[in-house]
Amino acid sequence: MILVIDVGNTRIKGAVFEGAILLEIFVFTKIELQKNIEIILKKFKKVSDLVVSSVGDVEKLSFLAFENILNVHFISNTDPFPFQNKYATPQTLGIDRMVLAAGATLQFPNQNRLVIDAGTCVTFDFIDQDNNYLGGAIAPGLRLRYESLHNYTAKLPLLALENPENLIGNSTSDSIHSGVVNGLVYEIDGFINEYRARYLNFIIILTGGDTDFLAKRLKNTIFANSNFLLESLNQTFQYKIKND
Ligand SMILES: Nc1ncnc2c1ncn2[C@@H]1O[C@H](COP(=O)(O)OP(=O)(O)OP(=O)(O)O)[C@@H](O)[C@H]1O
Ligand SMILES: CC(C)(CO)[C@@H](O)C(=O)NCCC(=O)O
Ligand SMILES: [K+]
Repeated sequence: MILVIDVGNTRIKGAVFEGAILLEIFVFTKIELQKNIEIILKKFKKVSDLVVSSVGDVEKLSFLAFENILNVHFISNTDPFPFQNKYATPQTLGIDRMVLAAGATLQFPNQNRLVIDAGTCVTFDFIDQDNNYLGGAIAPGLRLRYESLHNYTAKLPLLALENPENLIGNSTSDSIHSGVVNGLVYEIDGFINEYRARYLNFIIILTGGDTDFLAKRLKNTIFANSNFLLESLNQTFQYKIKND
């Protein structure tokens, strides 16, 4: 049994796997990290390995503290991955994007794949049918868009995510919701259309904290799976064991 942990920029997500079966998911913050790991280990006594992928600023020591009871593994870009990395700066590529690309490559063999992770940032990652990781895009996520409108202006309020009533926002809050939500939806659909102009066929996987909110608003057909990163982390680790 293994515990995988994804340290994002906003939240930390953990999942316990027995083989390929996801048993339970946990979401917590940096401050609650060690306490939450202890709670998980108390509940799942058969956990033998802890697998961490982090793009956040959590100390490695917080995980190494469990080394006396678990095998602790940090996924890094020096691990084996099931794709050829064509990024011009592979040493700066986010480990979450590499893990997503690994999951897409292993779960959807022999086809072009586009992974969209709608989290703190919205990332696009494209892996072609010959398993070349080509790169993609990094843009601000939904919450970040609301926050930056507020933080970098004098007059705009900080709003919570809401479905825009209208395309033509007729109040300040309607205008912000339309700009943020409709803006991101058109952006994602627009990106997908541009990829389509270059690649005839590809599958699209949508994941991240805003998966469910966005999935019902996108025009294109997608696989929506908010657990895709956690599942991919499990698969990346299994791949590492087999290929190290
Ligand atoms: N409880 C919550 N706290 C923060 N964001 C949330 C919450 N519930 C849903 N969200 C949405 O999830 C998005 C953040 O996604 P997520 O939690 O996947 O980010 P993350 O933990 O920073 O991961 P990553 O860095 O991999 O993107 C925000 O845009 C927000 O709208
Ligand atoms: C883009 C984020 C913040 C998304 O979590 C992360 O993947 C990251 O820090 N990436 C480093 C830059 C890059 O991927 O090229
Ligand atoms: K992300």
